[in-house]
Amino acid sequence: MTAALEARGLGFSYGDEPVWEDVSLSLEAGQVAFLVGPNGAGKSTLLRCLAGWLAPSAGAVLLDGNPFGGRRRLAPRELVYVPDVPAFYDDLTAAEHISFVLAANDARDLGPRAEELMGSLGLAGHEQALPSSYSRGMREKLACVLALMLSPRVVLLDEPHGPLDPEAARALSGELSCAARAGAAILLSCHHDVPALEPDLVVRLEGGRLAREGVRA
Ligand SMILES: Nc1ncnc2c1ncn2[C@@H]1O[C@H](COP(=O)(O)OP(=O)(O)OP(=O)(O)O)[C@@H](O)[C@H]1O
Repeated sequence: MTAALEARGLGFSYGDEPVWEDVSLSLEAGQVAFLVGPNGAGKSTLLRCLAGWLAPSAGAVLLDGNPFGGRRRLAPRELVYVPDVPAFYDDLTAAEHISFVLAANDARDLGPRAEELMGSLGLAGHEQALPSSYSRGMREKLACVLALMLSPRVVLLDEPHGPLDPEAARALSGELSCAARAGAAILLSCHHDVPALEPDLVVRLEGGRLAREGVRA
């Protein structure tokens, strides 16, 4: 089966300083993978490379078997990425962010799904506020709504559970499980156990290398 997301022999350096080398990873549709490793191991850097935000110094990223780099425009719903610090427009409300992203992805029919996600992640009633007035956890939730409402095929998230309260963390896990059952390949970084989400695979980045840890008990 062709992998939904594949990294082949990736390397990355900031200047002359390599962060990691020879990173290979393969994720099929419907699989959930956790990316773990100590602070500074390069998890965010790897997610940025997989998302096309940074160009790797070696290797290739493939989506559904097709080479992907920052210069190739993604097809709607091909891949979404929730970075460690999600950014928003200063002068658009949460509802306007949703409308804008749906329109940009030619997915206006997914408005009800966005509304459902706002409810399940605890943002119902906050649609007309500016994300700049949100708490950190609320901004993380909105970023997850904007990503998941598109029913994407590949989902990359940088420590999405970190700023969430336990109830919201379980709700996010439920939505991620639901996305995986619908066929999404999901890679998320984490430091601690993630509530209510069982990964199919755990990969550890440490000492400049990525190793498969297997499935958590
Ligand atoms: N813009 C940058 N310029 C230079 N070095 C950077 C830059 N961003 C990150 N680094 C370095 O790259 C290494 C990996 O950082 P990265 O943020 O990817 O790690 P991480 O595993 O996500 O860490 P954490 O668990 O703390 O979030 C670190 O040594 C960091 O100092």
